[in-house]
Amino acid sequence: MSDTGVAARKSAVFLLDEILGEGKLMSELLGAGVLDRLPPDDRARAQRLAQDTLRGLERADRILQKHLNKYPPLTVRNALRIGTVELCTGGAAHGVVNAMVSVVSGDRHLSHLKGLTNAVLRKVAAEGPEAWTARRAPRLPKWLRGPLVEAWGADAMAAMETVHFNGAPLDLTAKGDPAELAERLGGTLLPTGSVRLYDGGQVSAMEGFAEGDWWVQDAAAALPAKILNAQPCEVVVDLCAAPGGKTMQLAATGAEVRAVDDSHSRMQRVKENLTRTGLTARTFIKDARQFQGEFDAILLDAPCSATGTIRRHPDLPHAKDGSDFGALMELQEEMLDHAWSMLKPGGRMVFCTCSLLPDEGEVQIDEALERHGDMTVDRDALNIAGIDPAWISSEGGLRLRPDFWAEQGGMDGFYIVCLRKSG
Ligand SMILES: C[S@@+](CC[C@H](N)C(=O)[O-])C[C@H]1O[C@@H](n2cnc3c(N)ncnc32)[C@H](O)[C@@H]1O
Repeated sequence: MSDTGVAARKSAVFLLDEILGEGKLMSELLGAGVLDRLPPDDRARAQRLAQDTLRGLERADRILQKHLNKYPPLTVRNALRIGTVELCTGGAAHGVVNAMVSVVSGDRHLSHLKGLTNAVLRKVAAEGPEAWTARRAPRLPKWLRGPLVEAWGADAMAAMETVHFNGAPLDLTAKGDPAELAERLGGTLLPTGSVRLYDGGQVSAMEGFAEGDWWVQDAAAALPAKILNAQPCEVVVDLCAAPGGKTMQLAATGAEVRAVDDSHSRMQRVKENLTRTGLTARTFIKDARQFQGEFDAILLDAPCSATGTIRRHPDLPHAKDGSDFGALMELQEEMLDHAWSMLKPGGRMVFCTCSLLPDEGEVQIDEALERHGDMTVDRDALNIAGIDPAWISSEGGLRLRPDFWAEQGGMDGFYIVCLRKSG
C-alpha cells in the first residue's frame, strides 16, 4: 500500500463517481476490474472508503453543506465526502487533508479547486467527530424509503437504517458441525445455526477456507435451503444458483442436486465453490424458464431488487432508482410458474427473494396461490430452530428484515415461503 494512501483514495473517488454519477453498482465495477491495477491492500482500502462513504453519505453531505456556497464538480464533491467520513471517524487530519488535496490537484481539470478542498476539509477537521455522531443514521433515498415506510412503518424503517449504517458482520455456513466451527474460529453460533464473526478479515486467508470447511453466507440466506429440508433420496433443483451458497447446503444433505443459472461467469464460481468444499451437484448454464425435468423439491432464489442486502451493498440505493424493478417482478412470476410445472405432485418448492419489497414476496405468493389451484403454503416447514414465530407473515411465508437481531448485527432482508403441490 502506498504510504500516503493517495492511490487508494483516488480510486475510492473514482468508484463514487461511477456509482453516484453513472448509476453503476460496486459489483459491476469490481467485476470489470477497475481496481485490478492496485496492490491488494490499496484495493481493499479503496473499496472500504467508498463503502463507508456511501453508508454515511447523508451525514457527510449535511456537514459539508455548511462549508460550501455551491456544489463543486462531482469528483471534488466525492473527494470531500470521503475526506469528511475519514476525518469524522478517526482519520488523522494532516494525512487525510493532504491526501485529498493531492487527489484533486492530480486532476488537471480540477487542480484549481485544491485550495477549496484544503480549506473545507480543515474546517471539517476542526469541527471534529462530534458533528458526525450527533446526526441521525442516514436515511435511504426517497424512491426506496417511501415504499418501505408504507410496507413496514416509520419505526421499523429507522431501525433498518441504523443497521444499514452499521454494516454487516461475516456469517458462515459450516459444512460440518457449526458449534465446532464457531469454537474453532472464535465466532458466535446463531440460533439458526450460522456462525457469525465480527472481525473476519480476508476470507480466503481464514482457517478452514481452503479446506472447504465453510462458505460465506448471510444467516438469512442460509434459511431457504434449511426450510426445503432436502433428503438424501431426493432429486432437487436449485434454480438461479450462483454463486452457489444454497447449492452447497443442498448438496451437503446428500440429495441429488441440479444447479441452474444463466450466467457463465457466475456458474464458474459455483463450480469453484463445489470443488473447494468437495460437494457434488450437476451444473447447467441455462435460463431457469427453459430448464426441464421433474423434481421432488425445488429451490427458486429468484433475481430481485436485492433491497434486503443494503447492509453489505450500500451502493445499491444510490446507484439504482427502482426503474428496473417492474421487469424483475414479471421475471419472478414467470420463473415461479415454470418451476411449479417441474414439481412432482406432492413435492415442495421454496421460493425466496433477498428483497424488502412485498411485491417481490408476499404479493407474489398471494397472486401465485390464485393462479395455481394445486398450490398451498406449507407452514410446518418453518418449524425449524431459531425462527421467531413473529417473523411469519399472514399468508404463511417468512418475512426477514435487517433490524431483526439488530444488537447482534442484523440479518439480510429476505422473503421465504415453502409451497406444496397437491398429490
Ligand atoms: C439472488 S442470485 C442467486 C444466489 C444463489 N441462489 C446463492 O444462494 O448463492 C440470482 C441469480 O439468478 C441468476 N439469474 C438471473 N436471471 C436468470 C434466468 N433467467 N435464469 C437463470 N438464472 C438467472 C443470476 O445470474 C444470479 O446468479
